[in-house]
Amino acid sequence: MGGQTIVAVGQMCSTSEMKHNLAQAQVLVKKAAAAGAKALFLPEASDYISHSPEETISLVRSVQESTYVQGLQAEAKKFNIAINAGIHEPGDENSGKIKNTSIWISENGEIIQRYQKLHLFDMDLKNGPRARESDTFEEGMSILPPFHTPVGLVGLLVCFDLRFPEVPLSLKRQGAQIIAYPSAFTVPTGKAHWEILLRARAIETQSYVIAAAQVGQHNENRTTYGHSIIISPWGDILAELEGTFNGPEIATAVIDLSLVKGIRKQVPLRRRTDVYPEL
Ligand SMILES: O=C(O)CNC(=O)[C@H](CS)NC(=O)CCC(=O)C(=O)O
Repeated sequence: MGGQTIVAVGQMCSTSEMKHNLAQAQVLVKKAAAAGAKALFLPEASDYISHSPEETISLVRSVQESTYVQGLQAEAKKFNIAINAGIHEPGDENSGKIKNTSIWISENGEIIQRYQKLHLFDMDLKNGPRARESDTFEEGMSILPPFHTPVGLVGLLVCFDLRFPEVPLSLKRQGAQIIAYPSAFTVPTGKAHWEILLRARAIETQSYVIAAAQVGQHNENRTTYGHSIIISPWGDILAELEGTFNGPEIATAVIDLSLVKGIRKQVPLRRRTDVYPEL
């Protein structure tokens, strides 16, 4: 714990072929380990991005039965690297829906944390893409408290969650030093909002923000923005990937937890909870 460590964000283009997606993730793990990273962050829905809601539901497996998740666990253990990944999980009984989950796999290959996306992405953009995530997914009901990892205290969120500052502020209050947003952003909303929102989340929480993203054309009706990014607690962009897919790629940055401490000390953000409620 503590000191300086290297982290990697991995960018990939998942399809409905889970085997193909695991192969991409394996390339990313190898690259991250070679770069000396202690943790690799993979995008939302890294296990698969399908053609339709029906296919998304039909492909879902429990983590015990997912060959993708099993494969990631084996890689984590083999390369002694922690992995955060966005995946799909079966929903609660009778919900008829599935979960949009972010898991933390320890460097021993064990799934030690699981977070279910709180905010679902429903959008109907004029002349743009439409999304009805809530038709297929059930929403999470709780904030996962930050937990210790070899790179610091991590808080897990997912993609569209990044539009809601309340949650990372709560995670910061609970001690988080790093906030992870595995994502699969649309191109138009990515162009308009991706970088500015993520930098704002880093600046206002005085935490590292790590957002691994899906990129490129997944199928005939799905393209994502890419631009996986690592941002410092001061808001600097430490590493960023492209918006086009040329094979699985990583970007790395040094996490220096003394910087988190230093910035919080130099610029104390004392909230006026006497005037407005603590969220
Ligand atoms: O569908 C899956 O299998 C995985 N889930 C996603 O890709 C989700 C829901 S469609 N994407 C987002 O939340 C993008 C948010 C976004 O683009 C924004 O906030 O502007």
